[in-house]
Amino acid sequence: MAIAPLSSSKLSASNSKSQSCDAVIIDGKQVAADVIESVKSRRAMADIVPGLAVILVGNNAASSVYVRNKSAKAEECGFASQQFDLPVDTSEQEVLELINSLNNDTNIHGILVQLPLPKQIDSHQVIQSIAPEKDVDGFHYLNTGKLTTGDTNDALVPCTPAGSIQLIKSVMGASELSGKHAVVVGRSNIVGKPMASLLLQENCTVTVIHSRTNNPGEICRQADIVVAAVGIPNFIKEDWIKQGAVVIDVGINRITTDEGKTKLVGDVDFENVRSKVSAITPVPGGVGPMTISMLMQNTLDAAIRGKSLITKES
Ligand SMILES: Nc1nc2c(c(=O)[nH]1)N[C@@H](CN(C=O)c1ccc(C(=O)N[C@@H](CCC(=O)O)C(=O)O)cc1)CN2
Repeated sequence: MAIAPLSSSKLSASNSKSQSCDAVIIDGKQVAADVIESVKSRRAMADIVPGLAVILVGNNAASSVYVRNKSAKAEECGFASQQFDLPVDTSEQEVLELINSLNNDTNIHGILVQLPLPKQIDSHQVIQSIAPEKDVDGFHYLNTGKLTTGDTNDALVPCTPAGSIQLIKSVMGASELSGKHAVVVGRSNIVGKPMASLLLQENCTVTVIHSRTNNPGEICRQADIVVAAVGIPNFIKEDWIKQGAVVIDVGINRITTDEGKTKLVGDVDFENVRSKVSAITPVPGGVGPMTISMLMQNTLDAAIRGKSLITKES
């Protein structure tokens, strides 16, 4: 798999079907590994042990794997990780009490609650109860507000959109990004909305399309950059994509093949779209691995900020 900066001529190619590009398949695993190496060396230089608390409620199989991977990656980075596995019938009050105690624990710099939560728990209440400076998922109002207003110096930015921007930057320089038309497909609080804010900050012209958008294909076809985050397997077809576009696929959908096997696919019809684009992320191995790397980066940033606050106060 190649990771290479693209020339602007490739990215501004016209919407002609006859043109075919040799698409760069963006290697998310490699970019994610580079982020981890940087986290490890910054942590060693700062001489701190960031504390990460990961809360899992219930036994959703995919969530259990993600949480295990987060804890393992934290240990690999030299963090102290604490994992809280709570039974599926845990009440909202019990989760709030645990978060309250972690908010007051000076050894903990990052707290995250794995989503989705069981239906008796209001995820909104839970997320807003996390101290904003420890909200390493970047979902608290204070962090989303900072991101939306462009005050990102000390904001914690949601991991998947932050990772997606990094992947875009692995094939496009900042000056190339500026002025591009980016279309975000999906308007979730976790991906679509923060993604739009990050792209705006890169001086893109941003359109968010969603389930109620009229003529979504027509809008998507105008995009230089497409970020797909709808959660519908192979939703984005070849005729929605402009020749030479950069396509970031955030979808992680488990489907059963005709042979009865389970397979992971994205929101983009990868096999048919890849011949048309200048760069595209695969699923698996694209955005997914970036999510955990950016979480480690956020946790380290939170710990470094926490340490400098303590130093200033003392
Ligand atoms: N509190 C949070 N909950 C959830 C988040 C989040 O950022 N914070 N995001 C997703 C799940 N997620 C992390 O939590 C996550 C998803 C996917 C991957 C990943 O590495 N995917 C691999 C494939 C792995 C597989 O086989 O399932 C890939 O795409 O290559 C990492 C993290 C929802 N919940």
